[in-house]
Amino acid sequence: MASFSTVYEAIKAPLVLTGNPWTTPVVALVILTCAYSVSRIVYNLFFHPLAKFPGPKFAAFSNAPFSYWFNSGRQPYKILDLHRKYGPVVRVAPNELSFNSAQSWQDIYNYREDNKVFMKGSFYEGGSFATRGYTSIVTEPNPKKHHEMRRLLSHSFSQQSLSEQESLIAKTIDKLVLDVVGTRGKQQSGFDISRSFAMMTFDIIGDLSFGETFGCIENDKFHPWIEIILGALTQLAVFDTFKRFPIAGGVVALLLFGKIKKLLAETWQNEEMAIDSVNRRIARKTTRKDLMTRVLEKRNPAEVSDTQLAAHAADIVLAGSDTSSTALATTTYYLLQNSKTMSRLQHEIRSTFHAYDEICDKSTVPLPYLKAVILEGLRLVPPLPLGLPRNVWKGGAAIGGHFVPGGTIVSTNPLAATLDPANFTDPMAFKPERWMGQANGDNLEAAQPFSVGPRSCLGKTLAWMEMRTTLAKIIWMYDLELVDSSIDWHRDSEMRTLWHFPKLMVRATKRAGKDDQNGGDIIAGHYGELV
Ligand code: HEM
Repeated sequence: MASFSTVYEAIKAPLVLTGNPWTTPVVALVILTCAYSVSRIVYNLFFHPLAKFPGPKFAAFSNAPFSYWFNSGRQPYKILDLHRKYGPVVRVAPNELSFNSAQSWQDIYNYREDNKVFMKGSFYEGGSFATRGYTSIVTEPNPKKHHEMRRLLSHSFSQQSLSEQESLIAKTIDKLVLDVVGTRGKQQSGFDISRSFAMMTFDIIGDLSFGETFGCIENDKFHPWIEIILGALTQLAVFDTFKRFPIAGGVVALLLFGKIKKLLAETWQNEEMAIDSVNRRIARKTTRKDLMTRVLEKRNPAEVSDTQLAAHAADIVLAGSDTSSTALATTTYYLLQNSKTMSRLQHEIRSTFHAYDEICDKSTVPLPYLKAVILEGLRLVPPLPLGLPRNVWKGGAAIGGHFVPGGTIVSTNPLAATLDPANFTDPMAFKPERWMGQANGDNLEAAQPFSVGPRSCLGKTLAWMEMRTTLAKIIWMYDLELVDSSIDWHRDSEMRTLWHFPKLMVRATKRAGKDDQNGGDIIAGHYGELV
């Protein structure tokens, strides 16, 4: 085997010829770097505490594959492939394990012994308001502080509080259903209903959190605030790569200094707008019921500042918009590709309601097929496609039947859990019946689109309200048709922190007898104003 001195002489020879006085330190540095790299590779592959876990060899000794997958836009599918190949636990990076079993959801995200829970880690650092020294309900890592935040905000998300907010929510849903679908759906070329769902959910959550709608539906345009915040979010894969490769990341950050400075300036400006909106909402003495109503009643301003409320509001807007619209778009796509399922849902909705006005949160709760259809949409495309990382505490813990050492970063990958044949039979098929007692061989607990435990979705009830009532209203009122049936939702979608879908162009025809000329049984109140 070559000794250190042989290697040293071999590298030095060409440099000596140049008479360069730096020869010795340069050669020594090259040798030391190579030796360090080789020893890291050997350690990661054979001696690392995670060495026993299966996975691709390259991913076991380098973060490069993980970063490549994350930046490629197809990361959830890659992780799914890995789970299909290696089983329910895969080493996806030197210090990271991905799981995809029902048990792993509980073990990673729920309370464990002594009411302890794995903490969110560095992945959540640097979110909005971080440069001002604030965390939010979404980003706060400390379980005690998070508990306090969640306790305060939960008042706004209770069933009773949401019932009080329903008229505000319904107003925006009706604008989409009656105005946008009703007019633009008539066009021969159709319209992108997925984009309209996104505009609707942004308008709803802006209205509830900031006290002002973003006016996306009215202007048929995303508000600049949304474009900036979504733009920053899509860069998450790049920032994650910087963290994994700090030296190379530092160099790239220097090269991209101008771009990063612009992004930071835009983020700062967005935060200012959030603060201004929240301040205006606080100053307004109003009986209006929105997400701020209960929070303002319950908070102690000495403990929870106005800026802290703005930090929460900004992250709630992010958490509560793209997710619900993804679920609506996915469910609509699969309904339009599966005529039998669509017919059954149409029958359930159209035979239950005699007038559009009857459709609301409460009246849609008892519809079993509607619920099953939405659950199946959430299974096929979990709206948050990332495996949400948690840090295993010192001393280690069992996850999905495997002992995992302390300090490991773990996650359950939502898409790899729901599309793996190990958990669902015929996983790529749209079968709402599996949620209605016909789960032949399906492990329904493996689908947890809202996550579980103390950091699970706070807006779940609101999301269900939006999803049920929007779908029921559209299907009650229109027959929909897919303009371009060649799109494939999974093949053509990318994950850029959130989903990027192909255009979902649809035509909508008002059902016979369900317009103002024929029958007039649509709505007593607001229809006239909108059309
Ligand atoms: C179908 C729609 C939705 C899905 C699938 C969904 C999914 C999720 C998931 C998986 C998490 C956990 C995130 C993590 O661990 O980092 C989460 C957290 C959260 N979601 Fe949702 N969400 C949806 C809609 C909403 C809506 C409409 C709102 C509010 C308006 C909302 C507000 C939140 C908040 C505040 C958190 C942070 C909770 C905490 O850490 O205590 N979500 N959501």
